[in-house]
Amino acid sequence: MADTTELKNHVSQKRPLLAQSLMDSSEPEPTSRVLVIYTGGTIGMKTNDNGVYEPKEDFLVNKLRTLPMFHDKEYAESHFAEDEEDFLVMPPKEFLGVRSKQGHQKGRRVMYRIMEYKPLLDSSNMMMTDWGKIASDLYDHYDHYDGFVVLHGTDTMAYTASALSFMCENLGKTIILTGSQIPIFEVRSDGRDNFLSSLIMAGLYNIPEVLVCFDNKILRGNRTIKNDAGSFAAFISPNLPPIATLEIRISVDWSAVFRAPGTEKFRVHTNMCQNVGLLRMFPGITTQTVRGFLQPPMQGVVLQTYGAGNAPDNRPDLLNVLKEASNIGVIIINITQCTRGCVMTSYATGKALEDSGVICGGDMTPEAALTKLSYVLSKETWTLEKKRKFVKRNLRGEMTVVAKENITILDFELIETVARALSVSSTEEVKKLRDALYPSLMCAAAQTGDNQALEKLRSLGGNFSSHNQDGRTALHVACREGHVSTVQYLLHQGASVHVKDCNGITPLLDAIKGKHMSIIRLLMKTGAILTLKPFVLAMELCCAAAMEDIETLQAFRSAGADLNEMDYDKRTALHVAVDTECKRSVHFLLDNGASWTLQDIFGNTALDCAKKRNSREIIEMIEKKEQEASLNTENGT
Ligand SMILES: NC(=O)C[C@H](N)C(=O)O
Repeated sequence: MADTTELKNHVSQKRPLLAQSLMDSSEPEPTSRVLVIYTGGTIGMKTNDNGVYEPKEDFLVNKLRTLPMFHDKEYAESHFAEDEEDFLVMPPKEFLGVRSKQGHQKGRRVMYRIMEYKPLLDSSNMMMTDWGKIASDLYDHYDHYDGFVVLHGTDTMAYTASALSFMCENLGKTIILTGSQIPIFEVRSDGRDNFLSSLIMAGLYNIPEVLVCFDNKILRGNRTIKNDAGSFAAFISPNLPPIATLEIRISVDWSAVFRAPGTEKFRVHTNMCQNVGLLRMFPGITTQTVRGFLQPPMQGVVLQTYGAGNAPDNRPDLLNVLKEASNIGVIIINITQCTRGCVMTSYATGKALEDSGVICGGDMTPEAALTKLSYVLSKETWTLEKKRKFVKRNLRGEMTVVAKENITILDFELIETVARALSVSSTEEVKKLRDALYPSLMCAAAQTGDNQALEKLRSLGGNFSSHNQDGRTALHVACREGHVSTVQYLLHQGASVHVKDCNGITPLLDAIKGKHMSIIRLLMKTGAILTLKPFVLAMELCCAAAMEDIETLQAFRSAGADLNEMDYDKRTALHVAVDTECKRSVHFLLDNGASWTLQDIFGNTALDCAKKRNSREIIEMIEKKEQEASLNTENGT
């Protein structure tokens, strides 16, 4: 064993060395490793002797090594270890143009290795087995790389991206598919930007999804469609905004990023079911065509219908064929032929399909619907029921989850948790969920007069005009509960005093019911008006008069109510107050302009009623008012 002097020497020699190595600027900077799986496509093609584009072996990687924007030769020579020789390295961060404020892994060099497939394929030649090969390679190299880029032809890129999104289970790293419309080494090419952007995103950002990078946008792969054969903006994502945009700044919509729930490890599912198909409806499609299409071994069909998911409901022949197929276990998904929008069952023609066992595919693209079917159907251990259930479910952010409007929740902190639990995966969905939850949350906050909570909800995008399932807004509730400062706050934020709930109740009526005078005044000042029908108002007044509820009479009065309003029998509150001998009501009504001369349908005035009842005190009160009135007339006041 070493003696103490030896140990001391060892420590004194080692310590400064260790400290030095941590601080030495000549040490390699941290790196991100990206694996580029090069499958083919225009991006790496060359014109052949016949003057047409063709992929060429080893052409891409050798050429890239000569381009400084793709490979920092000097750095590679001085820094790469022996086993890193086949890597390329991007220029230092100062030259990458990454200016986003957050989210990326700062200061990393992006190293990448290109794994070239043999043969390289035009993507039109790809098969489902090629998706399996890509998925397997992703799995095999998953632990050794930070991110992945798949160079791919554009023609079937949306299919591959959709398929990979399902095949990659519990994905935790970025996978980006890209390609180009013009080969990367032509003078004009979209390939350089697309590839460089993909390397940067895959190397520096953790967006654990299968994405497509094209034309300075990062789109969720299973939402994409190749939409333009000739444009650099070849892909669209019609039902979901880009996850990220690469402009002067790189902006990532982090709230839209889909994250696999759970704690399971990454794995891939490679044996996709090939017995699937796309069937596009057209007017006059024959039953034989549909029947033929649905014949075994067909296991799953994506039915592209009209508009919001409609097919003829006057064709029992057709519907029967679909029903028969569904009954024997063929899974049929209904998606729209429209590029944008989703399938709903708001038309009888759409409902008829649903009744035939066809599953609503929401806003899935044809590519996503087809590959989802292929994925789900290949799960051999799943029952048919489970497969149908999973087809309906949002598995990888491929469809928009519409939150049910009547969700209620009491805890403000739960919104994000709920969003996660529902696999909410896009800004659109989060907005929908928020719209469903916020009104209830705002009403709950208003109930307790919690202005801070209201302000928090507002800052998170809450809209004070939104109402809960009973049509009630935060203002209704605050008015009913009598929280003056909350009402003030809400009015200040533009909450409407005119909105009516499902029962036609306005915030003003709520304040009257709650007998909150200062709130009534505040609402009146803001332009609120009493919206009750005259006879309904009269009945309210009569009731209050009969119950000697002076506060309610006062509240109505402050809200501008005419105290002489008549009910069905043309009776006023004063008639009722007299007949019920509620002296305080009579007093209040007389003091506030109630007329003792109005006749009901029986020809009686309030004074007549008092005389009939021989209510002396009341007669006196009325007569006193009569005298005051005649004096005032004489004095001209
Ligand atoms: N732009 C392209 O990549 C088109 C090519 N035909 C392909 O899909 O491989």
